[in-house]
Amino acid sequence: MVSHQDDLWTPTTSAGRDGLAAIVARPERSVIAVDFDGTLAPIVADPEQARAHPDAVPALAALAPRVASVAVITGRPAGVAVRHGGFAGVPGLEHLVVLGHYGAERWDAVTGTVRAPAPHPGVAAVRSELPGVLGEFGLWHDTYVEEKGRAVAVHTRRAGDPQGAFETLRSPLGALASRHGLVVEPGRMVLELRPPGVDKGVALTEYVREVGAESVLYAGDDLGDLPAFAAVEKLRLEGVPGVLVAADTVIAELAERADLVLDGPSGVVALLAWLSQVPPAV
Ligand SMILES: O=P(O)(O)OC[C@H]1O[C@H](O[C@H]2O[C@H](CO)[C@@H](O)[C@H](O)[C@H]2O)[C@H](O)[C@@H](O)[C@@H]1O
Repeated sequence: MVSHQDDLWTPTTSAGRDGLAAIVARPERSVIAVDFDGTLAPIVADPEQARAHPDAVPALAALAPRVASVAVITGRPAGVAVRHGGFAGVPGLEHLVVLGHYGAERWDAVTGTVRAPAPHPGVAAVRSELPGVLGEFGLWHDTYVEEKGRAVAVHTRRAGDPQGAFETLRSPLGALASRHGLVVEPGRMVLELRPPGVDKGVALTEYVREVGAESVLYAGDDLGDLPAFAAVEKLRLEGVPGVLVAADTVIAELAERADLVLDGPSGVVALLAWLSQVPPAV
């Protein structure tokens, strides 16, 4: 794991070193994309209390003018990420893009508005059946249901046995989701019932193409970030160098596939701050 005290960030893979070299050589052609919860914002028990690390906005604001684009790609509704991140009205972040709901929603700092598709009808149906399903397993009081508008998330972090509750609910919530045309997105002690058809990999690939970027860095910490990792791996094969950053080691598959493994949001923020200052030709 790389300590955020380090002043030189060396990916452990040659693909990652190539990616970082490309970003450092021509930052103005790079997309820097980061997840929110667990990557920019420390994980907390109550999702409503999650906030960006205090150094996150200054680091992003210093970096954004140097690169083609900075984007936040999150499972949160875009507006919630903007609020919890404190991203609106920040000098330096005038062109920030937040892709919410795994890319289904988009907030642009330039307009200050969220673009979103019509809600999926399955979400309302799932919402009304959810108390019954959670009650059936004796987990209505032990879980926290996060109302996300276009999705519903069942959190087990505050249950007596968080992992046990997660495992117990995974299959029944999968069945409930599929009865109504939704899918279950598993995450860190959360099972989210959401519309299919978009993921962070699709969102990142489309955004890199839209910007015409020649290199990309993606940082994430959760299962929902795996499609974005796969997207960077595919972009590399197409000649777009990239760096994969795991914010921590909690999700083993993410850490194993990463070029850099950090020590949580403080490490991610330190990397972003370093990128905003590193001279070309390192
Ligand atoms: O894509 P992300 O930005 O990582 O969002 C994924 C989910 O993150 C949130 O849940 C996680 O963070 C919570 C606050 O720290 C924590 O309590 C929970 O256990 C984590 O799973 C968020 O609440 C979900 O809506 C997001 O889908």
